[in-house]
Order: sequence, then structure tokens, then C-alpha cells
Amino acid sequence: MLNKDNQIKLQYSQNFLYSKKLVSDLIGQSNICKDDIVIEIGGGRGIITEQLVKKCKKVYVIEYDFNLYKSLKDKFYDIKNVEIIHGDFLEFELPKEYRYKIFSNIPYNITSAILSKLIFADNPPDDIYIILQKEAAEKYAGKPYDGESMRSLLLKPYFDFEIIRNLKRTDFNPVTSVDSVFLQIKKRENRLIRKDKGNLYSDFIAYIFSNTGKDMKLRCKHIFSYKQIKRLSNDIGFKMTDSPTCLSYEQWLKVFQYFVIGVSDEKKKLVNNSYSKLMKEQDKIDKLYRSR
Ligand SMILES: C[S@@+](CC[C@H](N)C(=O)[O-])C[C@H]1O[C@@H](n2cnc3c(N)ncnc32)[C@H](O)[C@@H]1O
Repeated sequence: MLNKDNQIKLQYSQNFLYSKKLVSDLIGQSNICKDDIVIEIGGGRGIITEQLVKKCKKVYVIEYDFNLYKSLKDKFYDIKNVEIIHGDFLEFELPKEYRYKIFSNIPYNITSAILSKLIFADNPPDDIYIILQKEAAEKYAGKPYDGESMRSLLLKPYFDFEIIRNLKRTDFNPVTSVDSVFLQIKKRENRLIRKDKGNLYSDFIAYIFSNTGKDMKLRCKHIFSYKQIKRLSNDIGFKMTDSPTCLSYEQWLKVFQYFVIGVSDEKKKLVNNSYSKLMKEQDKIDKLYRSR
């Protein structure tokens, strides 16, 4: 049985930063400036908030833990450009009409839900600066940090990823049991997949990655004929025996373009709903990451 403290930790994922110098360095490494509207997920004890309010036009802080929310309200009661909101960020309505950025040491237990919410929003943030588990960051960022993953391929047409720096486990209180990094996710000015093809692209990538088979030839065998996959491998420059994670996202974009123009509607139907099915599976996997 978990004791009460552990249950709270599990629920809220509360590993606080305590060095003002570190927070100042992190904000200094971002492009956050005086015209920016910034949303902070989980204000905690306010160590990030107190520096953000000096740097930008307006800060919205969403804090789930009622006691922390109350302390934040007290701490910032006379600061005009901050709004402290009590609630679950996953329920928070993101801005629809204006540009904004995110800066947060996020609760790791809901990393995937936070990023899905931000990235697939109708009006996503221009920049997302987050501290998160290194392993998760590398999965999202793909090459050059790791092989491309399903997540990185789903997102790279719309966002650029950069791990700005590694953090130490002792940068947090309590000390974390996993490695952490500071990641920037920047919205591309021009998306690489047309809006009307976005869902098909997500289904296509999810289909390939949920298929069994160790290499491209096996993963693609129901949607491309042997002749087609051979031709694609020659034209795009991969081996049929490569695993899907070996191809760069630029190569995957070309494979997708071919899928759009070179494959019958009947075969296209094979990928239908693959993305939503996989996301349901992902939710289950995320529950395994509910501690740090
Ligand atoms: C890792 S701590 C970071 C706190 C603080 N920003 C810092 O860096 O020290 C995550 C914070 O998010 C809050 N939190 C957890 N789940 C949340 C949710 N669903 N919505 C909003 N805040 C949440 C926690 O209570 C905690 O204060």
C-alpha cells in the first residue's frame, strides 16, 4: 500500500527546482521576451513564476494542488501580470486567438497527455520549453538524439525539437530517480504536411509502427507491393531490411507522398483509425511512467 505522501507524489509528480540561478539560466536559454504571453503548467512553489513575471508581458499559471495554488496566490497577490489558476492543466482551455508560449517543469506522470494537448491544439504554442524525462524527450525528438520514433515522426512535420541542456538529478527536490532535460519544441512557420492530409499522415505512421515485422519490407507489405517498396527504397535511399526507425523523417515524408499518390483507395483504408487505436494503447503505457 502507498502511504498518503506517496499517493500525492504519484498523483502530482512534485519534484521542485530550488536553484534560482538554474531557473535564470534556463529562461536565459529560451527566447522568452517582454512581449510574450506564457503559460506555466504547475507553478509549484513559484520558483519559475517569479522570474517569468519579470521577463514577459503576462503569465498564466495552472496549479492542480490546492495548497500550492493558495500559496502561489499569496506569494503573487500584488503582481499585476500573473494569473494563478487552480485546476488540471489537461482541462484548461488553451488560448484560441493569440500567440503564446509554454514554460514548465512539467509533472512527468502526464507528459504524453500534456504534449498531445499542446501539439494537437487548434492554436498550438509558438514555443514549448519544458523540463521532462530524458528518455521521453529523446523519443519525441528522434534523430539526432535517438532513432526516429513514431512520436517524433508524427510531430516533426509541424515542430522542431532541440534538447537545450541536460539537468542533474540533484537539481530537483526531491532528487529524481530518472534523468531530465530541458527541451524546446518550436512550431514550424510552414508545416510540412498539408492540413487536409494531416489525419492520413498520422494514421499512416501509426499503421507502420503498430504493424509487426522487423523491417520496412514486412511493415509495408500490405500497403505497398514488393515492386513499389523496392522502387521506394532505391529512390529514397533506404534498405528494404532497414527498421522503420532507421529512416529520417525527410525520408518518411517522401514515403508518405508516394502513399498518397501511388496507392489505391482500398489500400489507403487499411490505415484508417490506426492513430486513435494506438493512442489508446499509449495511455496504458504512460501509466508505467507515473513515478520518477
Ligand atoms: C515538477 S513540479 C514543478 C513545480 C515548479 N514549477 C518547479 O519547477 O519547482 C510539477 C507541478 O505541477 C503540478 N501539477 C501536477 N499535475 C498537474 C496538473 N494536471 N495540472 C496542473 N498542475 C499540475 C504539481 O502540483 C507541481 O506543482
